[in-house]
Amino acid sequence: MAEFDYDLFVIGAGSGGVRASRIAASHGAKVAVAEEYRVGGTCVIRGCVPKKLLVYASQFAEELHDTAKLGWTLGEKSFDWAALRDFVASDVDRLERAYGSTLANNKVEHFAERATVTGPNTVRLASGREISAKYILVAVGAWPVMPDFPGNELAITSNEVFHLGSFPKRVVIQGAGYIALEFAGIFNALGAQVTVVNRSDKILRGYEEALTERLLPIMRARGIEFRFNSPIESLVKQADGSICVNTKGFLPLEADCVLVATGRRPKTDGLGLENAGITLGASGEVPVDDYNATSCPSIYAVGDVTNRVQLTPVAIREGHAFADTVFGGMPRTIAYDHIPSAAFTQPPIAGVGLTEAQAREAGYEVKIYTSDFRPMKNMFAARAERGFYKLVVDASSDKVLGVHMIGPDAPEILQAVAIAVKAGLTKADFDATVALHPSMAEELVLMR
Ligand SMILES: Cc1cc2nc3c(=O)[nH]c(=O)nc-3n(C[C@H](O)[C@H](O)[C@H](O)COP(=O)(O)OP(=O)(O)OC[C@H]3O[C@@H](n4cnc5c(N)ncnc54)[C@H](O)[C@@H]3O)c2cc1C
Ligand SMILES: NC(=O)c1ccc[n+]([C@@H]2O[C@H](COP(=O)([O-])OP(=O)(O)OC[C@H]3O[C@@H](n4cnc5c(N)ncnc54)[C@H](O)[C@@H]3O)[C@@H](O)[C@H]2O)c1
Repeated sequence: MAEFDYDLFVIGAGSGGVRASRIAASHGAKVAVAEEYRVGGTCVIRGCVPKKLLVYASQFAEELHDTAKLGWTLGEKSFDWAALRDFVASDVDRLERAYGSTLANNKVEHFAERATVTGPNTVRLASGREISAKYILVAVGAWPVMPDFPGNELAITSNEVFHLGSFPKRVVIQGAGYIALEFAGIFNALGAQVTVVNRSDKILRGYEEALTERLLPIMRARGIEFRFNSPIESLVKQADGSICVNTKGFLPLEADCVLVATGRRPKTDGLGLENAGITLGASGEVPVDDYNATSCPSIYAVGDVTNRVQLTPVAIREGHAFADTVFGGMPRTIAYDHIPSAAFTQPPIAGVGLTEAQAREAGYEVKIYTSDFRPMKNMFAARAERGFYKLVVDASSDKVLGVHMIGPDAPEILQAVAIAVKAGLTKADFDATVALHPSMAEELVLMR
């Protein structure tokens, strides 16, 4: 009889957990995964994918407006939130089925229930069943943080925002990170009056400041109000059903929807890791080494729960590297130094490598190249918004240390140029590349 029920028991069927399960099974392991909500996890069910669909949908407001200038005559335009919401939900259902099939096709057993850790090699399912495994992978992701203020039960998080019963005319969003600013763009473009309230005066911390300084006035010009150094103090339900939002130092606001987007904390409460001798970090994260190993030799962790970089492609890579290391005989770590990222704001911003400030702090003598241009698309539409690209170059080696951009399609362009930065190409290599004209991306090889 086998010593354990499974070679691998994965807790959480999200980006990291599904990839790890599939690859471990392909290496010949007997694998099971427990998922307490829906297969696919945050990215597929209530994150990147439905968010991106809302971004696409909302951008049509601008595109439809622009068509008139380009000779098109359209009928009367109207927007139906329920139709968009239900379409997005049906696409999420489709993807959930696809992820379920991936597990089944790879012979990964799926338990549709919560699991907790009871020891170094044992888990307990919500149904009470005890299961043993040679290895346990913790891939439980993170959960929205809700700051403590009176009336916070009236606010929603990104978990609920995809399911709103009706389209809110007035939206207050707390936070100025990814989720806050992406949804500010979505609601604004779809016609809501949007106010962003933040505890500091920084937006999208970690991005190149030249980009965020460009983004802020554009968002304001598009009609989004910002209240800085002004976190929510309280929310009060009014007789007409609206919410009175009291923020520090300003007059109260009225809102139909208050979205709080103040970060995501590893979802380890009640997970039982202490039963395996694992001590959580200050933010509830599971501490791991470069190989995703915890202090307990039979337990590993990947993805948001480790609080390294909360991005889907990173969780997927960590899950894959774990499976190759433990079941494929190919010990692998992943590199965290050239992770491209984008905020799908309107316009979007994207970056890879070091910002100017980070490069200087790391001791580089840098050369900076910039391009400040008006995209052709905006020219046609008589929109004043300008794009901005910035290259951070090491003066001594000529290596491009970072590329940062704001403007239409910036994430699409950035993914391609990230290969060049990852490969360690020099500014001279960029200069030697012939421009592709007319495009916005050609600015990358024309900066002198
Ligand atoms: C609104 C939003 C937009 C985002 N947009 C982007 C984006 O554009 N690009 C990007 O790269 N990233 C984006 N992210 C981040 C991305 O979704 C996460 O980094 C990614 O999903 C992390 O993967 P994971 O496997 O660590 O966790 P998750 O995908 O969260 O999976 C964890 C799974 O574990 C399950 N679970 C938790 N506890 C238990 C338990 N005890 N038992 C059983 N199951 C359990 C959960 O239900 C969940 O399904 C976004 C996130 C949000 C919230
Ligand atoms: N496009 C993308 O790749 C994308 C999109 C959405 C989310 N994500 C991932 O999900 C994570 C979570 O997103 P997020 O927007 O919630 O977090 P975030 O870390 O991007 O932003 C958090 C914001 O909340 C503010 N804040 C934090 N604590 C607060 C408090 N107690 N009171 C008031 N304000 C507070 C911060 O100042 C910041 O502006 C991101 O860090 C990112 O890794 C990525």
